[in-house]
Amino acid sequence: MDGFVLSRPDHSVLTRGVRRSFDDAGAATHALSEGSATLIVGALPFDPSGATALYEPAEVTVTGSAWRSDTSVDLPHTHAVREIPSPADHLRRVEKLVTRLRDGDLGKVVSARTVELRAESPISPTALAARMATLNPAANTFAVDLSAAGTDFVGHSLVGATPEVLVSRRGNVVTCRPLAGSARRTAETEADRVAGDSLLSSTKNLAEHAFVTDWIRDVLGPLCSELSIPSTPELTSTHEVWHLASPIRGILRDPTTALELAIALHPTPALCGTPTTAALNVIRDTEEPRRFYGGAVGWCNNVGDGDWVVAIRCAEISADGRTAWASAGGGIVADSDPQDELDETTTKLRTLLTALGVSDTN
Ligand SMILES: C=C(O[C@@H]1C=C(C(=O)O)C=C[C@H]1O)C(=O)O
Repeated sequence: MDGFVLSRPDHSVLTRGVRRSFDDAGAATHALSEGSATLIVGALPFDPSGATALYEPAEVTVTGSAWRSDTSVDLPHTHAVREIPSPADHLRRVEKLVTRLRDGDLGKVVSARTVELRAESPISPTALAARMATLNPAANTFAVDLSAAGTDFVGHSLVGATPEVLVSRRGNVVTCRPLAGSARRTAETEADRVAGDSLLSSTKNLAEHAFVTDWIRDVLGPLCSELSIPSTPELTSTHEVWHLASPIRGILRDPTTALELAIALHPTPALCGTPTTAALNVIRDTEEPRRFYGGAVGWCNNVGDGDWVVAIRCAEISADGRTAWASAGGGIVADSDPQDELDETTTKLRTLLTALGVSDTN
């Protein structure tokens, strides 16, 4: 795809064309600080050792409202062809993780799985993003070309509608809104409310969430003169799931840019685990590479302001547009129930599958 879309409920950043691309976040940060680029957009991979897909765009449009696509392209008939790993294997993997977590050397590890989809004709990343923006108006919808990350990614794109904001910076104000702790929503209003209320009082989910706020405190604390992190999270929801969310706000001591903040915060325990390096190693050893799923998508300008959202509820689309890989995961702790965790990934996958008209795979 040509261009980049990040549509948030109250503004959007759209770009076309590429002046320069960066497979390394340090080079992009340098281009901003030396003044040779005025804006960087793109994606950071899940694994911080991987190549980035960052760009200095040729043309930029910023709007004061969510993006509304002016083209209407139909999405092709699409169906699931493969699950990586199979649901049974994911279940076994989570069971093993729970045993390991009970041994106590790790606090939390996020475990994810992928559904491979085949389309009858090419999926247009922009059309899919437009559909996702319409279906999920409260989410942050994105579409980003991954070509800059190297030969494995040429022509691939990442499209999704995420409820999670990694970090935003406006002047010296930094905000984050991590999510961790989830419960499936139901169609029946009273049962749905009960599901939300019990999430809010679930010791297991509150512990899962606290790993994330503790990490953000550790990273942002030294960079901020003031930092406000609520002592208990609030409830938020997508169509499919309830989540625990923490609105965090800080005042930066020094002019750290939004891109630098994103690099420092990523990967949070919402997508990786605790302790970070040990959890990352478990994910490297047990999963297929996540590529850009679980990474971050966003923009940063030469003043240092920007937004980076967490790349979840998304799919990578192949260069020919006929294959898509949708991924979803969930935080595993010592008292996680493996079947509930598998069901949670199935529920989270629905954000992407519904947009492509694919029904549940299990
Ligand atoms: C990993 C995903 O979601 C993350 C994990 C969550 C959890 O474990 O409860 C909640 C929101 C996200 O931070 C995903 O959607 O794929």
